[in-house]
Amino acid sequence: MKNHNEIDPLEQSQRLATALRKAEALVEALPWIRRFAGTRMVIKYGGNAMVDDQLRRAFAEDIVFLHHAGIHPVVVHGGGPQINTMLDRLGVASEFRGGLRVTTPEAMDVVRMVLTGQVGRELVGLINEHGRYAVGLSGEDGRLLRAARVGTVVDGEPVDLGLVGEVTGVDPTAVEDLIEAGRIPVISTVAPEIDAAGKPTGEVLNVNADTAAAALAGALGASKLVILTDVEGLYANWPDRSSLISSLDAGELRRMLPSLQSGMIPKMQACLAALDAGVPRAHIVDGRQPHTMLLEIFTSAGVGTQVVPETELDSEEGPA
Ligand SMILES: Nc1ncnc2c1ncn2[C@@H]1O[C@H](COP(=O)(O)OP(=O)(O)O)[C@@H](O)[C@H]1O
Ligand SMILES: CC(=O)N[C@@H](CCC(=O)OP(=O)(O)O)C(=O)O
Repeated sequence: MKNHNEIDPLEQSQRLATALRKAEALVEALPWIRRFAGTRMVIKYGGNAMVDDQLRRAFAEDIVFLHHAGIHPVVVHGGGPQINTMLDRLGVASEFRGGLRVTTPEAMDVVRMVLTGQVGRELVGLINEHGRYAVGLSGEDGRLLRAARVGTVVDGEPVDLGLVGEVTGVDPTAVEDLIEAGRIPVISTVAPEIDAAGKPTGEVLNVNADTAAAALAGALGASKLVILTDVEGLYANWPDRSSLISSLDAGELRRMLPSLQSGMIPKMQACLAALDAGVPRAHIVDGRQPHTMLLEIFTSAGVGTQVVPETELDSEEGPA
């Protein structure tokens, strides 16, 4: 038997204060849990946020937490740095233009192998340490994603990106079947190329994971798109650390887009695409800190950047 009185009074009061803060956090989460229970949330996990084992485990815990809070999480993962490592090991050259990887047929084999066969498998394994929840699938499974080739424009010049696609259609049936069965889908973003006549060309395309997550969030009628990345959120004047934005609307973000650099471009375009597709909220949170996803979803102040539809920013948001 342990008696509270045997503990030093100072230590006891510190313990009580900590316990009270924990209770406050639980109570603060309640209205948000009530609001989002039964909805689907697309959580995009970026490769740069998977930097160590402890973080990946915390991510898996958070996903299982959402599931037990009655929310239906759908994980869409990236793996850019992991692809880079494998390309280096295999001596295959690759470069990014406008935030997207120029993807040769040789690089595409590596992208598919790493995303679906390595990063996806690992996340499925970590989530399933908690129970039989996660099932992995790629955009090729159950005709989940269709894609068409895209190029980009850098400094006014058109750039051919090779086997890079953007999502032109989503059939969410396979994901909905898994949700219905109480599972957590974990999705890698390679997608079959479908031509203008609607026929598969036989090629698979490399789709930026932010872009694919946005398309999935729209097709699933998600209540949120949450993007975990390697920065605290969106900065108004990057890299000025005092300019972190907690909330902005789609119009403000659209005006900021031309000033953004590197990986932030597809990320913020993805937030806008999700909102345009009817998703009420898109969030950018720092995946390098454990449990930021839960703080963003279940607290009023949040910790990252929230994007809301135009005209909504002025209205005080509550969880009702
Ligand atoms: N305005 C901005 N606010 C925050 N980060 C920015 C901004 N502009 C550029 N960045 C850069 O974008 C990076 C995030 O994109 P990226 O590295 O591609 O992430 P991920 O691998 O998660 O997709 C940040 O680490 C930062 O270096
Ligand atoms: C076309 C394109 O750039 N595809 C990305 C797909 C992976 C991804 O998006 O990973 P992160 O979320 O970790 O950045 C790539 O090849 O790196």
